[in-house]
Amino acid sequence: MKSQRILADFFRKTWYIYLFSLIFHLISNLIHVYFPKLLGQFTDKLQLGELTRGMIVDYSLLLLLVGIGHVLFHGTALYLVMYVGRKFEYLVRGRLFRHFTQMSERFYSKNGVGKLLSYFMNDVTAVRESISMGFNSTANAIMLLVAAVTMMIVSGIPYYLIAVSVFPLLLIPLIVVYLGPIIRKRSLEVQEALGRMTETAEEQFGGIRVTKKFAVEDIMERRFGKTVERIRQNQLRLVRVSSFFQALIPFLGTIALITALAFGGYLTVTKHITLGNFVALTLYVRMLMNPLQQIGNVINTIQRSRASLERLNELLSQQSDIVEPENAKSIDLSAAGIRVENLSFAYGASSHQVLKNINLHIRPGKTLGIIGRTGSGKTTLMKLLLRTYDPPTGTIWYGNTDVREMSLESLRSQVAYVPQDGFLFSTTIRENIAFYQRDTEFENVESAARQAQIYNHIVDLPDRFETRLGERGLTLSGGQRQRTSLARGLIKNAPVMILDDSVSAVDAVTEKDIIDSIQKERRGKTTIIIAHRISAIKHADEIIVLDEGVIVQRGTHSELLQEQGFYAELHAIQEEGSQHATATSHS
Ligand SMILES: Nc1ncnc2c1ncn2[C@@H]1O[C@H](COP(=O)(O)OP(=O)(O)OP(=O)(O)O)[C@@H](O)[C@H]1O
Repeated sequence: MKSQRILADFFRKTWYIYLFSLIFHLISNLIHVYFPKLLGQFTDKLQLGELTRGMIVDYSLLLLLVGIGHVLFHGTALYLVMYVGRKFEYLVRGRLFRHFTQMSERFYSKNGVGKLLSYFMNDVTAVRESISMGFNSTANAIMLLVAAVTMMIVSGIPYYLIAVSVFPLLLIPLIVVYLGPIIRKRSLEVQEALGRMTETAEEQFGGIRVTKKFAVEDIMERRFGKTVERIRQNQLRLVRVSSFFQALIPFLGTIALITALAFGGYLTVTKHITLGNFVALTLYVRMLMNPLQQIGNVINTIQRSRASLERLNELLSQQSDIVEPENAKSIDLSAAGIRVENLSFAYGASSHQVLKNINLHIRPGKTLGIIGRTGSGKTTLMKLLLRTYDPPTGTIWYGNTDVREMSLESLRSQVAYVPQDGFLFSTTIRENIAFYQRDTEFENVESAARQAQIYNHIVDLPDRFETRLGERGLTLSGGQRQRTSLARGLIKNAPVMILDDSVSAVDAVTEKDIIDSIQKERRGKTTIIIAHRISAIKHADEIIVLDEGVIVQRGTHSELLQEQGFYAELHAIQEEGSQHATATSHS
């Protein structure tokens, strides 16, 4: 069955620890069940007037030994099981993380960060509880039950009295079979609602600045309130059935105790059993009550964790839709041209075609400029070149190799992609720039910062390149972030570089400096520049204009200016804008 896979792998690695824990549990319980027996013997001797001072000391020492032995072995068994529980968390979280890093962009666009976090936190913890504390309580209770019943028989308590006193406890499995699936189903609903809440919280905290600027805190609060309310309702549904279940188990224990008292008391008065056996019987039944109550909790926990285990296994069984062939090729991209042939693409079967019949050829070392209205498919084309989404076979070629035949490592290590909203990590500026290769020479970091026109700003900061960014550090402006992210791409000095609207947030003068330095540094290396401003791409060897997924114009800057069309119109508007800006600044 699917839901046993993570556990099967785990038990294969840790079975011997469980075995040791079981052995210690067995020893601790064998010692523990001597307690009522010794007290029973003590009572009988007391009643018959055979008890001497020496015997009182002996019995006290024996009981002390029983107590110490039980605590030592029980404690060790408990420690071992807690240890494997933490090991489980460690291993599964590592496995989940590796799995997440292999998943494609399509997976992340379907699953929000909050949902993924809830797998890490809630689900892993739920399973850990059941394989550590759950195992511990079950092993302890079963062994205690067997040891106690055996000891009662050995002590000469009649079978029928044991059977009647223990009978109510045999109803537990029946209740479990009936209520277990209901608890499991409701707990799956709770886990899913928790996942949705984490997702909503993550999104709302992420967008808190927008919320505040639009002063819509009330709306967001109501929306979040609804999510929390759904959790409350689901949890109440679960609590109703699980509290009933948890209360029923000790109640059965109480019935067992009452039966032992009533029936055992009657048999003692009628001299069928000794007073010592009566004391031992009631102590045994009392001794069994706590572990049985724990079994109730454990079964509850196990039912809940089965739901989490199913979610985890389901997640881990999902495969990335981007798969490398077995004999994936490594290609040297510095000598390979890029060809796009009759490429049409839609994100899903039901969505519209984002790219239609694209044909392109970028010779090695040349620069391609791409311009077009927003939503025209520019970024999508880049995602396909990087194979973050799969293009149809035979549509994208590096040299003579289909991108789908290439090893992803070879492809992505040789392409530097700089997106518009480059994410920066909460670490130093230096580490953000040297992200691709942390141990690179400091001079390279400085040089990349100079090329991206961010150097002067960084050296003005108190800790210069060691300044921390992010949550507890400095926050950069949009343009500064963009240039830091650009430096991160430039330092890679990759054979192919893609700038996806990467200078959109900088002023026109800085943009010119950046483009000049890119032109100089990337001479002889393939570069693709996507921009909304003509000034950023006019030096390109070829420029294409995309409109609704179709290449509607192509040529050099001067060729395109000769044609009637989007490019010339845009040029006129942007020229007019910049002349107006210059005139205003002079006046
Ligand atoms: N992950 C996705 N799933 C489904 N549709 C998508 C996805 N990403 C983009 N699209 C759609 O594909 C179309 C092209 O988007 P794309 O991001 O490629 O445009 P773009 O030209 O880069 O736009 P911009 O200039 O605004 O960055 C849009 O209609 C967009 O809604």
